[in-house]
Amino acid sequence: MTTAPTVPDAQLAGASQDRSASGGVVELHSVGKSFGEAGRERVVLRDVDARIEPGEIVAVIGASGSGKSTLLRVLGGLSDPTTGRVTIDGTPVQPYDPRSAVAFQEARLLPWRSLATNIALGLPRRARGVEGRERVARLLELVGLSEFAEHRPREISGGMAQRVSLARALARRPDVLLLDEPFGALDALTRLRMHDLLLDIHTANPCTVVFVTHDVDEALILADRIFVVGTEAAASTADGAGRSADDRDIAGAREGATLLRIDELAEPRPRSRSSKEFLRLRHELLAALGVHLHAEAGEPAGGSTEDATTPAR
Ligand SMILES: Nc1ncnc2c1ncn2[C@@H]1O[C@H](COP(=O)(O)OP(=O)(O)OP(=O)(O)O)[C@@H](O)[C@H]1O
Repeated sequence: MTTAPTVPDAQLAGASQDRSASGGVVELHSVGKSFGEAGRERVVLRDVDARIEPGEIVAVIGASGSGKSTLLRVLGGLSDPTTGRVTIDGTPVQPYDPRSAVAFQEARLLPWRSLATNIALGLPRRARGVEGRERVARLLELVGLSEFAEHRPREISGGMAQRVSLARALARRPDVLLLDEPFGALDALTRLRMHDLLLDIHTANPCTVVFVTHDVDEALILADRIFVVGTEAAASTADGAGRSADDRDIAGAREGATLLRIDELAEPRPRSRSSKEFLRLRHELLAALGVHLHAEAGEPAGGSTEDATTPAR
């Protein structure tokens, strides 16, 4: 495993200059999404309203199955909303919208292609050729993999593969970068390094970032705002009182998930895990997700990261 790359200041400055100052406003207007036949459909999302500012980093958290990935897919134009609409800079998101790029938990690299070629697959058609090769070289440098350009995916670690996946997403210079549990499959140390890399990348390419995570700490460390997705039925009985998990699931499936709360984080990123504000919000967010820790509010609760899908204790 290589160490996390540090992006040179000059590169940061140069890369930021060519970005539009206002691109990447994402707006969700009463977005809903259902699956299944009419009359027997399962409502997954309902009435999601939000505005995400250009250059903002938003984390989406929620219990397993609450609709986080569905929301991200709708934002990226990979799936149409059943109701409502999503716009980027005021115009509707199109299928596989060229203004956004998506990276997933698995790097999804072509095994028989070199890392450089895998990254080049993300280039817009018009940017192939010399310009494209130069952009790939810059991206390899940005993610600290220049010397591995000709390696195949089987010859690199999971963390390195995830860096290639990020570089491929950035190749199209997206206004909006959508990440579905980008670090979920990585070990804790690699994950910490990837946090720093994501912030470096964001400084170099200050696009709007929306990332889904199960890890409340990750959200608190990286995001400007945290969106908590879930059903009101589940939230109102998060402590399990009165209703069984099955009852909550049935009620949730009927009503669909929405934005239960939005938390704004004022301190600069990356945030310290030991700050009072961090610990207070961590406790609150976990409680909103139905995870009740033995430690009192404001006290660290043992492990360094807490999986938001951990069942209530
Ligand atoms: N294409 C589909 N067809 C039918 N149901 C779907 C489809 N995609 C998602 N769902 C359902 O929508 C619900 C939400 O799924 P989604 O993957 O968005 O949740 P999630 O919050 O990202 O879950 P996890 O945290 O476990 O990844 C689930 O019940 C899932 O089964």
